[in-house]
Amino acid sequence: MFAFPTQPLTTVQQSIPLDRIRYNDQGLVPAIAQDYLDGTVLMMAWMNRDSLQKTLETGECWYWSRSRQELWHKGATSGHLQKVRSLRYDCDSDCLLVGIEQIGDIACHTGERSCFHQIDGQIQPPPADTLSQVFEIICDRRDRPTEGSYTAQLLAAGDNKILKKLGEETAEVVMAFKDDDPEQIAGEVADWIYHAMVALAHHQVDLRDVYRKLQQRRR
Ligand SMILES: N=c1c2ncn([C@@H]3O[C@H](COP(=O)(O)OP(=O)(O)OP(=O)(O)O)[C@@H](O)[C@H]3O)c2ncn1[C@@H]1O[C@H](COP(=O)(O)O)[C@@H](O)[C@H]1O
Repeated sequence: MFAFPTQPLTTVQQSIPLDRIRYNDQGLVPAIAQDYLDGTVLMMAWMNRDSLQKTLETGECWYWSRSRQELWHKGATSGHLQKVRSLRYDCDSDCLLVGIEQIGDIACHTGERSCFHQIDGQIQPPPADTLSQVFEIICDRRDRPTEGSYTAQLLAAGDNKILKKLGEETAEVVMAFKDDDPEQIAGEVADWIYHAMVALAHHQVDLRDVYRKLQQRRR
C-alpha cells in the first residue's frame, strides 16, 4: 500500500520527507518506475538520498548506479529521459513508486517494453490496468478477428452498429442510476465502457490518448 494517493509531483515535491525514507545499509532505496498512464511496470533501480533529491528538484529520474558507483541521470546520454509525473513511497517508507512519462524510447533496462518474464519463462507484457488489458484484446479482435467473437462481429459490422450499441448502453446506464442499484450500475457502466472502447478501437483512437487527456486535466 502506498502512502500517497495519485498526486502530481509538484504537490509531493513540497511534502516528501527525504529523511523519512528508510534507506538500506548501503544508503539505497528501491525505486520502481511505472508508466504514468497505464501503470505498466517498466523497471526497478536504486536511489540514494542525493539522487532522490535531484529527482525531486529536476522532475527527471536520477538513480544510483551500483556498478559505476555514481549518480545516474536516466536517459541523459540517449535523450530518452524519464519525466516524473508522480512519486510515492510505501507505508513503511522503504520503497519508491515513480510514475514516469517516457520521453523518446522505452525506459526499462533493455529497451523492450515487454521485458517481464512469466514464472514459466514466457515473455508477457507486465500487467497494466484493467481497461488497458481489455482494450488490448479489443484491438487484437479488430486486427485478428476470431470466430464467434462478439467484439469482432461488432467491429466488422462497422460504425452504425457500434454507435447504436453505444447509444443503447448509454440509456441503460441512465436507467441503472435511476434504479439506484449499485450492482446494476456497475454492470451497466462496465458495458458502456466496453462499447466505448470498441468505438475507440474502430476509430483508431488509442485508449492512452484518453488517459492523457484525463491526466492533462488533473489539478
Ligand atoms: N468486456 C466485454 C464485454 N462487456 C459486455 N460485452 C458484451 O456486450 C453485449 C452487451 O450487450 P447487451 O447488454 O445489450 O446484451 P445483448 O442483448 O446480448 O446484446 P445484443 O444482442 O443486443 O448485441 C453482450 O453480448 C456482452 O457479452 C462484452 N464483450 C466482451 N468484452 C471484452 O472483450 C473481450 C473480447 O471478447 P469477445 O467479444 O468474446 O471476443 C473479452 O475478453 C472481454 O474482456
